Amino acid sequence: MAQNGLETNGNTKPREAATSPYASTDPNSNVNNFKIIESTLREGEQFANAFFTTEKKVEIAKALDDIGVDYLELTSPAASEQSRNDCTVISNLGLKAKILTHVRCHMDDAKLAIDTGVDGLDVVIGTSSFLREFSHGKDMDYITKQAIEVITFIKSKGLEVRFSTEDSFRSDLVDLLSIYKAVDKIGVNRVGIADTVGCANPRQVYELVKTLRSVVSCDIECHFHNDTGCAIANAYAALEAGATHIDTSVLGIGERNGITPLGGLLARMYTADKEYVTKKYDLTKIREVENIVAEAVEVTVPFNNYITGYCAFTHKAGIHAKAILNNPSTYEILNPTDFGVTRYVSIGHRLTGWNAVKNRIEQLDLDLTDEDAKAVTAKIKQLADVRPLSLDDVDILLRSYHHAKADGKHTTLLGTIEKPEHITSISTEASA
Ligand SMILES: CC(=O)SCCNC(=O)CCNC(=O)[C@H](O)C(C)(C)COP(=O)(O)OP(=O)(O)OC[C@H]1O[C@@H](n2cnc3c(N)ncnc32)[C@H](O)[C@@H]1OP(=O)(O)O
Ligand SMILES: O=C(O)CCC(=O)C(=O)O
Ligand SMILES: [Zn+2]
Repeated sequence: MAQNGLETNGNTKPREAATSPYASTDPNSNVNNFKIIESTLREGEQFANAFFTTEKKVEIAKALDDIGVDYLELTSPAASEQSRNDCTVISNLGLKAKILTHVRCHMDDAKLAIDTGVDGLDVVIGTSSFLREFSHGKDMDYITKQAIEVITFIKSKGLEVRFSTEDSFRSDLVDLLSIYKAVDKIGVNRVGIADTVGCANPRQVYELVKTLRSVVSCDIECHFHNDTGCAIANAYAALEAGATHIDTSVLGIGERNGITPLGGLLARMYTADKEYVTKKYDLTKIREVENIVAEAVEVTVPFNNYITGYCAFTHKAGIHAKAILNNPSTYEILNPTDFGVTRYVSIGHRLTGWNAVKNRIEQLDLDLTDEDAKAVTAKIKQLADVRPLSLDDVDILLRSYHHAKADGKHTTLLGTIEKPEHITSISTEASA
């Protein structure tokens, strides 16, 4: 849908210094020191519509690297010949991001992965009773032995290794802590918690990560599915409790309705520590990678998407518009300029106010008073009760009023406009 509002990025008073009132006070908190494991090329490939050619994977990998994500996680080389080849191709691109691939907790998968040239392996195995019974059928003793064997092997090859329990939030806490302790003891680089079915809430996440933080000394990665809408909040709670790495995907694509979206996480973290986020990540590149991925998986970027949704920075109601035009911080926690996007103030509707209309009068450099602005605003509201007006419609009305005022006919002019269609005819007359 096309925007029909005023672009105001360069037209508002300066913002206040961005000191967040929401800074975390938790001693373990990593909200100002975290890493992103970008999994569009692994979890994202599990999205129903995803089919990435090698060329598309390379394009996505480069676009993510340009943003500055810390890691790229790729589909297991065990999945297919092309998947194996893609791991090699992306590992050889010379990107700044470290390249990981995701493997089952199995020696065959680990051996295959090491030969691709990746920097590290993300090893996973289910620990909930559901997965132990219905997926791989192994008990905790077997899983622990297998994990130790696989991790030791990967470390012996000099690669980074993470060990994660799938379905962590439906796993027994004692089982979880025991296996994490065992792998921490043998020098795993990270342990991972995965909310595989999206059942966890932020309090549960906080508690589990805080407990784990007191048990292991290695880094803690977290992976959150969004089935019940908590994926970003859970990621934030995890960082507050001491997690160090968060998994994301572009637009949140993944198995079912996906995981923590990259853009949404960055918006959340910017709010917590703007300096850390803006120095480390190029936020102006989010839109580009979202467009690449949206096109590749044949979806549109949602209207209410974080940062890049078409109305993410559109202000409409008169009360909002007036304040925004005075100081954008009144109704914006994110500065669109930092994300390379544009703010709009929408004025052609029944919720508009004279302050917003006056701002447009100033932009058009028309010689009209506050009383004139109020009179035209009343007319806009009357017309917009029939249908919304485009910015062009509003401009035509303002210019016509301005011309008519020179002839002393402006009051008559407003009286003659009865229906929105007439605005267009005024346009013809005015420009004739
Ligand atoms: C929650 C997640 O998203 S985890 C990541 C999911 N990613 C993928 O599944 C990657 C794509 N997958 C694939 O290409 C295939 O499933 C493969 C190549 C991994 C395995 O294919 P297949 O050998 O045909 O097995 P299939 O997919 O039917 O079943 C999974 C097998 O892995 C075993 N398994 C499942 N999870 C694990 C695990 N974490 N660690 C070790 N083994 C596991 C199962 O027991 C089953 O073994 P089986 O062959 O003895 O029955
Ligand atoms: O490897 C992990 O930590 C997560 C695997 C996964 O995608 C999930 O459990 O949803
Ligand atoms: Zn997942």
